[in-house]
Amino acid sequence: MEKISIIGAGSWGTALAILLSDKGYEVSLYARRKEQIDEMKNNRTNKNYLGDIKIPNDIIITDEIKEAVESADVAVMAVSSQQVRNVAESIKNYVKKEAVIVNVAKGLEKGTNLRISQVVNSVLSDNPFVVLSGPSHAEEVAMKMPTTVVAASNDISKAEYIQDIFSNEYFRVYTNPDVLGVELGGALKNIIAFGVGIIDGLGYGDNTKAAIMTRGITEITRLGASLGGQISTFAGLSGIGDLIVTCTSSHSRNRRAGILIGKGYSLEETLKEIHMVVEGITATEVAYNLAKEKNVDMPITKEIYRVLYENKDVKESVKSLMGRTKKHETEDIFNIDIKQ
Ligand SMILES: NC(=O)C1=CN([C@@H]2O[C@H](COP(=O)(O)OP(=O)(O)OC[C@H]3O[C@@H](n4cnc5c(N)ncnc54)[C@H](OP(=O)(O)O)[C@@H]3O)[C@@H](O)[C@H]2O)C=CC1
Ligand SMILES: O=C(CO)COP(=O)(O)O
Repeated sequence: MEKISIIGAGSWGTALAILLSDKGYEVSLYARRKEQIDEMKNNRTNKNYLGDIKIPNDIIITDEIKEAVESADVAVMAVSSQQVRNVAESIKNYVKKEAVIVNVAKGLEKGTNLRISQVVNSVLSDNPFVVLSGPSHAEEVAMKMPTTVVAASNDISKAEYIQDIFSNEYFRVYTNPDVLGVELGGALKNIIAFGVGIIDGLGYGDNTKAAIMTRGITEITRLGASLGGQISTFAGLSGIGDLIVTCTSSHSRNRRAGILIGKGYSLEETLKEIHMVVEGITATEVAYNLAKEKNVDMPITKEIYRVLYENKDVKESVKSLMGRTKKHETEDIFNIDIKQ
């Protein structure tokens, strides 16, 4: 049986550790703070991140990174996107070269505009890489609710290996060779969920939310395809699937953060209130830069960027979106098809 190391004991890392331990794998869960380690060891819960969910006694909880990864066959990166490089650096001297690195973070690296596979590859270039993404709130996976995700890798045999390891009766894993498409879908849907939250916070209704979601997946697909992703991937679990769950769920930190911004909270107040990672905020900045670089139109992302980074009033942003030049609904996607 494989040994699996989960680095990052937030909500997702903990939920995945429980799933894998239930399947009989030897799982070690790495957390960096002593206070959190003590709580997890003494109470077998991770209160701040996963409430009363019980952590099985078999899971090894540690703050020793060497101990956590040195014998691992699979190392799961379960930290925020901005921390993946740090984690990769910290395991570089201990992790086996053949260990499969599984990234579950959904974001893009600020400053470099890199996808997480590129970040990991720049540090751990010998290790096989798989991204695991899709509509999967930790709270529901921890309650064993039926969930579907996708494992993507340039080496499809590694995606299938991860599919076998993670699949169980309530967690169904598909495979996909389109790493870029899967990564971008997971990162960019957070921006749209944040936007839907703003709409909720402003008190607008279901029509407006449907508009943001539908035009949101259009602009995600437009950028993704221009960077080399497959259009079909954006119609799949890691694209529209994750967009639906994140835009409609009360679990979503991105949507909840948007609600607060829509209600007039400052960004600082919002982040304090959520106290967990809100990936859409950095993703907005990176997507804005990538869209500019690629000359791709992303009106919703652009308006959210203005709200977050240029203090634009949210109502003015809605006005700007509604007042754009009249268009044909499908012209963008067709343009991409023609260009390809
Ligand atoms: N929650 C979910 O439902 C899902 C989340 N994801 C993605 O997974 C990633 C992680 O999310 P999630 O678990 O929810 O985030 P949380 O905010 O719940 O937890 C993040 C965890 O990462 C830890 N961490 C941060 N930096 C480091 C580091 N350098 N070394 C070790 N641990 C570190 C934090 O530790 P500390 O407490 O010490 O700050 C915290 O425990 C995100 O990219 C998210 O988008 C994907 C699918 C589902
Ligand atoms: O990616 C997620 C569910 O698939 C989690 O979304 P949030 O980070 O918005 O909570």
